[in-house]
Amino acid sequence: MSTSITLTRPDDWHLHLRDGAMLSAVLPETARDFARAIIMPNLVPPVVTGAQAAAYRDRIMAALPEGMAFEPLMTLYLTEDTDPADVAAAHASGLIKAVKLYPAGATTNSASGVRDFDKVRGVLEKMAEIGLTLCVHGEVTDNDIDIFDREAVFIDRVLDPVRRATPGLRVVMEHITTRDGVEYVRANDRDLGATITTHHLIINRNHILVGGIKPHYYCLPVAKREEHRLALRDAATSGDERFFLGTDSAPHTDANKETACGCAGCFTATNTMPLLAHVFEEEGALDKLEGFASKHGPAFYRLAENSDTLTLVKQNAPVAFPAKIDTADGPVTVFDPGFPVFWKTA
Ligand SMILES: NC(=O)N[C@@H](CC(=O)O)C(=O)O
Ligand SMILES: [Zn+2]
Ligand SMILES: [Zn+2]
Repeated sequence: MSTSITLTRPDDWHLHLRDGAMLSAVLPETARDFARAIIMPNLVPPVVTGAQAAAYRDRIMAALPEGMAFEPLMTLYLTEDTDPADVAAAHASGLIKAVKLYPAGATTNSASGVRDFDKVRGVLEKMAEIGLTLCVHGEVTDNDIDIFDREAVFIDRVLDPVRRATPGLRVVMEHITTRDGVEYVRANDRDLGATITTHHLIINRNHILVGGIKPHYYCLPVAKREEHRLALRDAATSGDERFFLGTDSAPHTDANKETACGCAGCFTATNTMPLLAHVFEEEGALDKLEGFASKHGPAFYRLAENSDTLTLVKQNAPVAFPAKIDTADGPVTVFDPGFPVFWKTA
């Protein structure tokens, strides 16, 4: 006996595709299941200007295998020198769908991010005026703030003041990891949404640390206590339109993960939809998966839903997903949930 569900084809509202050989290797993993994705701009050097975003978009399309359809939704990396007029022009031409805010030093390739929020006030005001979304990596970087508290402190010290100072600014809190993030979104009924990753619905901080350190479960924001994972599951499966899928699939080679100072990021592009089917079924909420993965994101970004579909089928035996994908830079480990998964895409 097999069960199947057919969804409007999903989109990924937070994705790292990188560049060069890594881009070529990971792009098909996303394009197989997803129609579109918000493409994170944290390359080295970052994608700061409209011209750089256009060139990156062309490199992505050139890397797409024949016969695959995929639309990259481009973003600009906000710096203290970003020109509001360049942002407005890139938005008006349809090239970009969002601007990404990285607090300087918060995560992978964020050195060019923002230190002084007063310096980006003009850009944020322009974005509020034209209705362009700000995607936020929501963690403070102060040395005296515990890494497990950095999201909650960011909401109080940075996000809420910035939103109050810029009425009408549309914000997505990216990859929320805490009950505090869920509650902040629920307490605001306009201009605020949040992405939730696949892996933060599955792991808590014990998975990273108990029984030996697991570098492939290390990402930023770092997974928190179990109560927070449960709050994320509740938000994702609630049907609340303000929460939608952003996988934050973030490939790093095994050599860069399995080392004394390992990179942050989980690579989930390959098996995200089967893992989500497992999680939503476990929560008795398979009927909410389409909203989370395929409908709430387009609604927030004011884009049409995809017109084609994706079917997931439940097998009788566990599905064997590849443990790694090969890239010219070396292997990249695929996120292993640590339990058998019976769902696969048709
Ligand atoms: N999530 C991560 O742990 N890493 C991301 C950056 C980010 O999204 O913060 C990356 O680019 O590797
Ligand atoms: Zn981030
Ligand atoms: Zn990310």
